[in-house]
Formats: sequence, C-alpha cells, structure tokens
Amino acid sequence: MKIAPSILAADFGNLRAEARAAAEAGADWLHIDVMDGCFVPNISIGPCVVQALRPGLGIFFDVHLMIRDPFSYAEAFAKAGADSICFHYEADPDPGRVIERIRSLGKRVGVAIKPATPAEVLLPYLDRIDMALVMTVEPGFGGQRFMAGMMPKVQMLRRAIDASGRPVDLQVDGGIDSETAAVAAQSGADVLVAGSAVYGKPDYGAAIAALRRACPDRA
Ligand SMILES: O=C(CO)[C@H](O)[C@H](O)COP(=O)(O)O
Ligand SMILES: [Fe+2]
Repeated sequence: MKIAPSILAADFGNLRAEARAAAEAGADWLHIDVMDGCFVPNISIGPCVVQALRPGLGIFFDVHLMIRDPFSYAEAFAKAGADSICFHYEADPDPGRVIERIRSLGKRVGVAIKPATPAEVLLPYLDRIDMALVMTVEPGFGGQRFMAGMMPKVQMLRRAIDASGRPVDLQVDGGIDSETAAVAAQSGADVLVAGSAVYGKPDYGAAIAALRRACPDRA
C-alpha cells in the first residue's frame, strides 16, 4: 500500500518544509493537487510551485490535474518535475491523446474519474496507463466526506487491472482516514491519498503509520 499525503491540506506558507516533512515521515508519494477554478470551483497551485518544491526533494511527485485542457498544460508540469501526471477523463473529449502526450513527455500517466463517471470508461485505456484514480469526493476541496458508494468502481477496476496483467496502480482520493483507508484497501486500492488525515495531524509519521496499519494484508 502506498500512502500519498496531499499538500492541499499542508500549511501553504511553509510548503517546502511541509513537503519535506511528509517525505521524512515515511510517505511513499507526495500528492500535488492542481486546480484551475474552471474544471473545479477552487484554485490551488501551478507548475511554478511544483518547480519550487522539486530541488533536494527525491520523493515521487504525484500530480493530480483538476484542470481544463490537460493536453496543453502537461508539458509545464513535466518540466516542473512531476513524476506522474494524472488528468481527469472528463477534462478532454479525447483522453487517448492526453495519455500519449504525457507518455511522450517521459512521465507516468494516470486518469482520474469524478464520482458521477462510471469506471467502465477507463477500461479501454488500461493497456496504456500507469494509474487509475477513483475520486471518493467531488474534486475541488480537501476535508470532505468519503463516498463509500464509489467502492464498486474500485472493485471492478481491481478485477480488470488484475485480468490485464499490467502493473496499473489503483488510487483512491478523498476523505481517507484510518476507517475509510481499510474500506478502500479491501476494495482493491493500492495507493491512498490522504490530505487532512496526515497534514491535519500533529505527528505526520504517526498519521502515515496509522493509515498503513489500518489496511488489511492484501493491500
Ligand atoms: O483531490 C483532492 C480534492 O479534490 C484531494 O487530493 C483530496 O481531497 C485530499 O484531501 P482529503 O484527504 O482531506 O479529503
Ligand atoms: Fe487529489
């Protein structure tokens, strides 16, 4: 199980130290939420912030693009130091061309689906992506309640990924805490994003360890 703290819940006045603290506390990936005020009703950070965080920080940068036109912006995030670029299926009428674009930039590629989007839309792309992301909140804000109703989508994708034989990560994002981490892991997720459940706690190491402990062995 990989734990990916989301810096959306970090102290933005202290972002470099916060990113480093999560890495030193045992995080596997750093989840970086990018919001444009168009695709979602909130604005967070852009490529220059990703670039500012990169020097001296070896942790895997998992960039979650909640923006319109990911095709055009992928290059800026790749140059800024993203390791993985995950865009929303709903953000481009031709997700295949965005996948190819990110791949051509030499980055790992993920595709995310909003709660109203059926998981079946991802099936045609499982042969060419590195990660599928099932949102368990409406994208746009941290600190929302986990939507357990998304678990059948996670279960279906777990079966499809296993059947494909490809190493596709299955990420769940939104409302993860010790209780919901167990639910997501049991459903087949292998990467958990956690904003408030890490950055909202006084001890990041203990918070990450608690999430890991909550997950059953299968995960
Ligand atoms: O993509 C996101 C919101 O759109 C965030 O990654 C997510 O909400 C994490 O925050 P929390 O764990 O507090 O729910
Ligand atoms: Fe996210």
